[in-house]
Amino acid sequence: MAALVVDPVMVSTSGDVLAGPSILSTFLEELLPMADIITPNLKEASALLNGMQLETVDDMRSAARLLHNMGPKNVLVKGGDLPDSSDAVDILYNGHNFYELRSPRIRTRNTHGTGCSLASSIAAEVAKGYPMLSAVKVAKRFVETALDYSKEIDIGNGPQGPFDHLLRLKSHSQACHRQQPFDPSDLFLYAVTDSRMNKRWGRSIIDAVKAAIDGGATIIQLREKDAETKDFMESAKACIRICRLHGVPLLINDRVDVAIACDADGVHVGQSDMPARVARTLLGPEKIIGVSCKTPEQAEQAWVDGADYIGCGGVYPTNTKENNITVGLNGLKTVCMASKLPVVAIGGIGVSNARAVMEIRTSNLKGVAVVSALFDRECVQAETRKLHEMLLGSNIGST
Ligand SMILES: Cc1ncc(COP(=O)(O)OP(=O)(O)O)c(N)n1
Ligand SMILES: Cc1ncsc1CCOP(=O)(O)O
Repeated sequence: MAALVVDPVMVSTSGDVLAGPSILSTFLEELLPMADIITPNLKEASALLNGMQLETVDDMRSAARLLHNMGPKNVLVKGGDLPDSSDAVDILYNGHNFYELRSPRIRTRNTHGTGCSLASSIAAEVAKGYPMLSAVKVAKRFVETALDYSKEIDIGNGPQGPFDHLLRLKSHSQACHRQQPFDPSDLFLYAVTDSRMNKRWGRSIIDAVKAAIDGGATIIQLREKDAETKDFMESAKACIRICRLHGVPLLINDRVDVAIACDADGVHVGQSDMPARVARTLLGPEKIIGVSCKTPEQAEQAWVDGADYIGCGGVYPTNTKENNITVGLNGLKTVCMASKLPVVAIGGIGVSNARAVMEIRTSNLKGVAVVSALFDRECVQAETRKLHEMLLGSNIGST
């Protein structure tokens, strides 16, 4: 698949004007309408929009919408220069949804070439067949990792130094092990694997995870109730490699030991598993911890214990978990309203009822966690894609 990625290199991050007004009409009339994505920084977005002031994230969203009206399929407004922001915030807009992509700001003078590298990396990911959102996430992670890796390099006397594209070759393990802070929007479409279902359909856990990611899953949990520890660890390590390549976090169900041994992104624990407080002590502050909660009291305790999110359910009856008492939409709403943590709904959820779940419209309900509607099916990728599109279409919880 080919992609036209246009980085409108007009004003560098250091403020140098690289292309004057004479080229503006060519950008506006010829390049933008053909582009799959354009990736302006704030100054370039402003130049393309007749000098529009861009000082806040809301301004960036307005700019993305206006630029989208000029023809490109996607717009990524890069907010690296945004004043008063401790994070680096970029806004991706595809004409339907806004995605606010945040990452910690890396303080370094070695930023020369980051915009071109981001654009090239997006083009490479799209050429590999990945959807635009995944391509942008992976490209951002690559650039952030390279920036962090090369922040101490001391070359040249100019205001900007170069950053080091070769980090993957030089420090493969460092590149693969960098932990991103937890982003609650990752709970949007939470794919939870099931070893019995994979066996029934004759697929490996690795193929199941790949298919779910290709279909748009935004976070993965390995819930392998029957697996031997050694086999579980081997598959988990392979799945983690795949997830890292796509910028998708991978959590392990119940088994804090396996999560630590494999350097997974975190764990999901239930009320009868290792308490989240103990898991936090073992895993440290960076890893993601989710806790199953059916009541406001449990949600409060999860927050006190240092969890990052809660999984609430079963919302609807399910055959996937035995003797699981359902809480219904009312129970889900009650827990969401009480919870100080982001919530993902679970239990009997699929394409036919996910919209009803998200329509309870509490701001901390961030998505749905799904087992059988994705994995007890012949084509995991198609089912995941259907649910992803349905959730995006319902336009709830996607920003
Ligand atoms: C996201 C999410 N929410 C809830 C659960 C259920 O976890 P638990 O209560 O530990 O039950 P088992 O999954 O272990 O049967 C979950 N796994 N994920
Ligand atoms: C693990 C779990 N916890 C509460 S309900 C449930 C099962 C969810 O599976 P499904 O999506 O197939 O209903």
